[in-house]
Amino acid sequence: MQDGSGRIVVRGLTKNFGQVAAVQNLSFQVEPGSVTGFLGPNGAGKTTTLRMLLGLVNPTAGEATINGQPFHRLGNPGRVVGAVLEAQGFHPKRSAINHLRVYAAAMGLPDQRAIEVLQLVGLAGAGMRKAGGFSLGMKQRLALATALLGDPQVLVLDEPANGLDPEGIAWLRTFLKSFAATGRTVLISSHLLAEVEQTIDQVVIVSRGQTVYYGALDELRRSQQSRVLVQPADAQALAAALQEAGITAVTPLPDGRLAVVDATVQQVGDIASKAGIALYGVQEEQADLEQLFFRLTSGQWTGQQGYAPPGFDSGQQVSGFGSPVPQASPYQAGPQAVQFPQQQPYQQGYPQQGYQQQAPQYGAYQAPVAPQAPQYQQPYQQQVQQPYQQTSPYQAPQPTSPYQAPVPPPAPQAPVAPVAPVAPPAESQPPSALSEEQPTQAVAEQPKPVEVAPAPPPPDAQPPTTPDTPSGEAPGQDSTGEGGKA
Ligand SMILES: Nc1ncnc2c1ncn2[C@@H]1O[C@H](COP(=O)(O)OP(=O)(O)OP(=O)(O)O)[C@@H](O)[C@H]1O
Repeated sequence: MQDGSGRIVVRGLTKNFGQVAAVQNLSFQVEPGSVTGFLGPNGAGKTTTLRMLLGLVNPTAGEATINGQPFHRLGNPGRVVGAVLEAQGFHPKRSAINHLRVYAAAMGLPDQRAIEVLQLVGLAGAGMRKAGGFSLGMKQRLALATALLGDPQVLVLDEPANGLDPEGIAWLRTFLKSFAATGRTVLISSHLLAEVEQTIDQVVIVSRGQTVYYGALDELRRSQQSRVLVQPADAQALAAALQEAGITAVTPLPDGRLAVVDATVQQVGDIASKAGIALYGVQEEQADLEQLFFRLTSGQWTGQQGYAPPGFDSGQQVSGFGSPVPQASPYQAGPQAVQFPQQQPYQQGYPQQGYQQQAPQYGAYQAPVAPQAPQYQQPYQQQVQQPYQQTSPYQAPQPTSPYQAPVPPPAPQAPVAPVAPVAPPAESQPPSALSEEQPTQAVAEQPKPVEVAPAPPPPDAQPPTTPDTPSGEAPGQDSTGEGGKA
């Protein structure tokens, strides 16, 4: 029984491909009403996790649920989840509008819905063009349009900003925020924090298949305090003076400076002056979120956690501290960075504070911003702006009942209903292309979302009158769900 919450819950999710531990005991929760970034470097296990969430790969252990149910138990998945794992595989000779009509028909939706979603993503002016001639950014928009067909409660997008120009990224950001502001759930993956930093509220950071941070992005930001870097004539004397004044978070740096947390430039200057210690330079350094992300995901963070700082006087180097870190930033406590024994190392408090096992809080969520009309091309802009603002279901938040199905649900035994963009037309889907544990019949009734697969030869240029039968795997991927990404 679905709980209707729109919540995604991942618990102890693990996937091994032979010797490759792609995902290891991953746990996190994605709440409705916010945009959650699923971040990690290449090969971190993001896509594998999303594929497990969408029922395309069977977990080795653990589970992933949407509305309290695994994907294959969602009654009408296309109405619950819209997903884009890859903006590929559109029939090259089929027009964008006909592509959408095929999927709309498969989901039991009227043709009008195809027009609406084209407008939503700013492709109204390109509806008659063949998808094969689309740029990567246009394909991203078309894939998103397909995902939106069923007016889903949950949107799952794998690297959605790929191929989008800066304007497209800005548009996507606004769109996703407004979508989430209606009380829906958005989970987007990326390997670049900077790419999604302004879009997301919550963040799940994975590295080597494991969660390294899970919580509010603001919390992560706050964990990276600014600090004062000071070059004293006598570092030890200044450290002692600071300590006497109650400022204990002081870290000596390899270049002889001290890094001081929880103090202003003025405080440090005053204390030095009172103690008669000359200063040759004082500056405040702001935290760098991107750098923190790099450290978290490059695995050096785990190396630092067990760090027992040597005594300041000894100047000892710690062996086995972790791989060398770039010297560019003094934030990075590499092997040379020693700590006063009784003091708190600069970053040590972070993992305990920042890593949140419980569901994040969403109180700070901002009111929705009406999406700007896509600026994709001049013709699109003109044609899209008006209908978009009038017809978008994502403009006004509806906290009490956010999910408004745009059309009556299809008959229970409709032979289709793929999760929008990931279910290719029937003619491209062999019955074997199903998930590992679903018998053919069961999957036909509860189709699996898959990456948009390269479509087969076009049946015709007109929208089909009979819904396609979707299946679960794109060509080139094995039917056991073990296939990698195309
Ligand atoms: N079908 C497969 N067979 C074997 N190994 C696989 C398969 N699919 C994924 N992997 C491996 O699992 C690990 C995680 O891959 P995954 O594609 O989930 O990472 P990702 O975080 O999405 O990376 P990217 O950002 O590059 O898309 C990688 O080491 C990858 O090689």
